[in-house]
Amino acid sequence: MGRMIVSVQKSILVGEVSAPASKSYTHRAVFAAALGDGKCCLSNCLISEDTRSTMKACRLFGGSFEEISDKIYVSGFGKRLKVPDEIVDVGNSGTTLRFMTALSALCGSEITLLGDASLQKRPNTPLLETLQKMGARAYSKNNNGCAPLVVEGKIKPGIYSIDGSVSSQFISALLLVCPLLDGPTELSIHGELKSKPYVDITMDVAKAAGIEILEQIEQTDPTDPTDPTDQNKNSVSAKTGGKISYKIKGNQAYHLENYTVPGDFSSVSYVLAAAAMISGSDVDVKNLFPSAQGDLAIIHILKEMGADISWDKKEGTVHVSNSGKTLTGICVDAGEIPDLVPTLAVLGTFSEGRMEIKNAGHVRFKETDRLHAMATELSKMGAEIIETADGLIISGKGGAGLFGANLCGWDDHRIVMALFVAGLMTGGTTIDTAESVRISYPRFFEDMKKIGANAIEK
Ligand SMILES: O=C(O)C1=C[C@@H](OP(=O)(O)O)[C@@H](O)[C@H](O)C1
Ligand SMILES: C=C(OP(=O)(O)O)C(=O)O
Repeated sequence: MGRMIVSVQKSILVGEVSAPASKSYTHRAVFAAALGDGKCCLSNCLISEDTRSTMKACRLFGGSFEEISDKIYVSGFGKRLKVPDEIVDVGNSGTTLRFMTALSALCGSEITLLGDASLQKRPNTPLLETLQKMGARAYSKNNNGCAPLVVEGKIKPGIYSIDGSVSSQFISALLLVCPLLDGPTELSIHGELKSKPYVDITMDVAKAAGIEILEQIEQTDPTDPTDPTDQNKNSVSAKTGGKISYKIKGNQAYHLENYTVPGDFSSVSYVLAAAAMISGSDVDVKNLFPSAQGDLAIIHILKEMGADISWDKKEGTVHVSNSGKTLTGICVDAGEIPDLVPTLAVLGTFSEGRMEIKNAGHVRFKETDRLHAMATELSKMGAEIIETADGLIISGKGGAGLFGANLCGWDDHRIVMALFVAGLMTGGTTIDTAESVRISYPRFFEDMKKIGANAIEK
């Protein structure tokens, strides 16, 4: 795929757009269908580079997939796992790498997993260490915790513990494969479990496939974990207090027949944020029904910042408009919503007052160090933005003194899409590596132009 630069001018957004399907749900639905031994039809799927990486990897283990528009017809391998006869190359997808690493530990033979240059910098040590404790050989070829990874030998059921503070994908990966072991497994989490809603998405899809996993949370924190907004403190905190563990019965089988993937709240955060900030905008986003996604917090966050936004959950429509107001900066705990951080950084930059994003250290372990990337790029537009160890502090100027610039997209889909929103505010902006939107939202520029974004891709 060739390189792309997108140039973007000031624009007013009006109209209707349909949310793309959830990347996280699609990965899991594909994986759960592959782990079943029947046929399955997945509807409203996200067909993107990352979800294709999961299909490609599952093919090497014996699954077959046929894409027809937004449907995927799957023939699973169930318990008859094939040993891949080549290196499992998962491209840019962290989710795929973690899921396939755990799957490899069911095979017994030596399997090597590889990713692109970005993925070769992302950590896997907690997963490798846990697979070792479970009885497999699992190591990083370069001894740095990063891909290429090698897995050999089979894991056994039992009682284990894993560090949850680096990535929830390690936990999701184990929860998905442990039901196939020949006895019960208990997995307790030590360290603060980051990105917990993604484990909830895993549980949601596993449940739809008939898999039983019991979550136990020993409450130590009296605050209500179901309400992510805390109006009194003018902050949004989605942290779940308490010690978490999962009990997984053994000898289970996946049965997913027909499954419909919900819309993606991370992907629509760019559309919603832009329409909430740009005076004169009025946008409806369809295909947004309730699901386990933590990133639906974008609606609460925008509301708290003063946006005119409402969600008709029955209709699956979010309506957002701006009749001339400037949003206000708030404090957001991003522990559970890492993928919203680039969007939040842009929101803070163009709002009035102080915006703080905290508890986001794990956002440095994504396709790129997203805290550093956003601080670097938004500074080029005149933003006053400070990078802390685990967050960002932005002195919002309500848009005053900010200007268009030639920006780097860091080969990272979420950086590109967030900076595109910034470009809609300033005009006169270009962003390179714009082709990376193919990872999670291939129709991003098309959808944005459909509702009025003035942009040209070259
Ligand atoms: O499991 C998933 O689908 C994901 C989990 C999150 O990662 P971490 O758990 O590594 O924070 C998120 O950032 C990523 O985009 C998708
Ligand atoms: C980090 C992401 O995905 P993954 O971890 O699957 O690469 C993302 O989509 O922002």
